[in-house]
Amino acid sequence: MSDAVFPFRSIVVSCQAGADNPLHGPGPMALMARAAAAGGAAGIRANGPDDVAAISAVVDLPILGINKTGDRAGVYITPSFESAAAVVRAGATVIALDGTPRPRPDGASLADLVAAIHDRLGVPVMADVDSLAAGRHARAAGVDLVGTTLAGYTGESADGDGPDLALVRELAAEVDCPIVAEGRFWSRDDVLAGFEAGAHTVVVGTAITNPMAITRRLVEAVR
Ligand SMILES: CC(=O)N[C@H](C=O)[C@@H](O)[C@H](O)[C@H](O)COP(=O)(O)O
Repeated sequence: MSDAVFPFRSIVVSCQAGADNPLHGPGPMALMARAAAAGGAAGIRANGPDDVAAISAVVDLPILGINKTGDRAGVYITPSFESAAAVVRAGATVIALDGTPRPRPDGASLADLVAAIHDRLGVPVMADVDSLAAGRHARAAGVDLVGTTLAGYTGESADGDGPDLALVRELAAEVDCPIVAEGRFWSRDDVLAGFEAGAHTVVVGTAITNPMAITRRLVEAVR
């Protein structure tokens, strides 16, 4: 299932804008996705049924759907079967979800959630993880892809300005499925380093689709 999701050494573009962002909403995200597709992206990562529906209507690429809900202190990336089903109904062809061993709000195990998504929705699953231990746990629970999305965003891992290449390297060496490098990839050198570290696919979000954050980063650099 996993090898067919994204081609080897491909770039997926994450098109997401929160409520604080002037680009928030399905219209702007669909335009971002079209621009990414025209630039050669192999897939689009998108959040929530509205954005996923708008993007799947205009872009003919695999859509890595997530559904962020709930408290950012805990599991919030596609925390339940229903949250996954909603984005699949909207057009997602792959689901990404929190693949850490942290408790899900409904108490379901990761293995049961992954099995339900496979059996009832018929799409592959990517685990967003923060550590090698979480990657191993997620793969044992049946996920098809493991990504470094949550590295730097939980108590398990240190925050930083750049990607967690060490985690990409560890996962690529130890976990027997395609590894998706995601989180704080800003430049061509970062992307090349991600593939060098063993990534199958690199997901780039903010550096492509969030001009507010890009501007803020540059403004803060010259303060
Ligand atoms: C931690 C978390 O919730 N990450 C989210 C997951 O979908 C997004 O906010 C990120 O933009 C995405 O992972 C891409 O990463 P970056 O924007 O750094 O290229």
